[in-house]
Amino acid sequence: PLRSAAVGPLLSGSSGRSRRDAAAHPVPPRSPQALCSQPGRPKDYALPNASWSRDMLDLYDRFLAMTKEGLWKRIPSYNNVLDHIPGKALRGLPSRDTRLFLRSIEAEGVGFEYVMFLNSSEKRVVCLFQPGSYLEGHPGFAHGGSIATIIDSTIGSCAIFVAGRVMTANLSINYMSPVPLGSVVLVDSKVDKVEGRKVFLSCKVQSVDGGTLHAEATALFIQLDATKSQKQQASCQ
Ligand SMILES: CCCCCCCC(=O)SCCNC(=O)CCNC(=O)[C@H](O)C(C)(C)COP(=O)(O)OP(=O)(O)OC[C@H]1O[C@@H](n2cnc3c(N)ncnc32)[C@H](O)[C@@H]1OP(=O)(O)O
Repeated sequence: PLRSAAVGPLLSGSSGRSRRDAAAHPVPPRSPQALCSQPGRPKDYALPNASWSRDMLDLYDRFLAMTKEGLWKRIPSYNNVLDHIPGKALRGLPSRDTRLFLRSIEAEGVGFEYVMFLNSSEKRVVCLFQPGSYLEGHPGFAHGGSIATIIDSTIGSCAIFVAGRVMTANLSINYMSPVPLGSVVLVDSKVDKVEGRKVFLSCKVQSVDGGTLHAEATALFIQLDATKSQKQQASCQ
């Protein structure tokens, strides 16, 4: 089971989804370009779409209900990293025609379908992840690199929450059980300790029913040194 009692109940119980539930989450417009082309209004991808499975929608509903209690907050998700990270963390960086890796596949359902929720008091981020068919590694299962990517991003969001501008210095993953394409897993990350610029985190990837531990990870993120990071930016331009 996951670490928090607040999430525990999510892993049991029926995932039955009624037509009424489906109506509560109308599928967003199919023309992301139309939304993206409006200045100041990027498309938020962390919202239900027609590719989300019953398990994904059911879990989303349950987390959304917890946001109303104030413990959890849904993290919006855009296709450009500059829109992704709130606040001042990336302010001043030049805008480029780049895309966040996880949002680089435009078609719904074939790449990374995910939504993250932040629990700020627990310094914890949980990601509901449904890997699509273009993420295949071993036939029928998600590529280990795609699992690493979703872990890095979930754990990274947690690190950004506590330390602002950070980069992954170390990510160590044990893969225990393959993740079937199209299934839904919970990527549950938390901050273990902060020592100066170093943020240590850990993460578990579990099936929705909590019965399968797919992967475990630990990570070290380093808060960027302002003087050094200016040099890094310059060298990237
Ligand atoms: C949705 C959005 C989420 C996105 C999340 C995605 C995150 C990413 O993928 S980032 C991309 C992958 N990461 C990278 O490319 C990083 C490459 N590495 C670097 O740029 C640098 O090594 C960097 C920035 C991590 C650290 O460099 P720098 O700021 O110079 O730190 P430095 O002064 O050397 O070290 C600081 C401390 O950390 C320790 N440290 C640094 N790296 C490591 C490491 N790999 N392992 C253990 N300790 C380390 C140092 O020993 C030092 O410790 P102490 O203060 O006790 O002496």
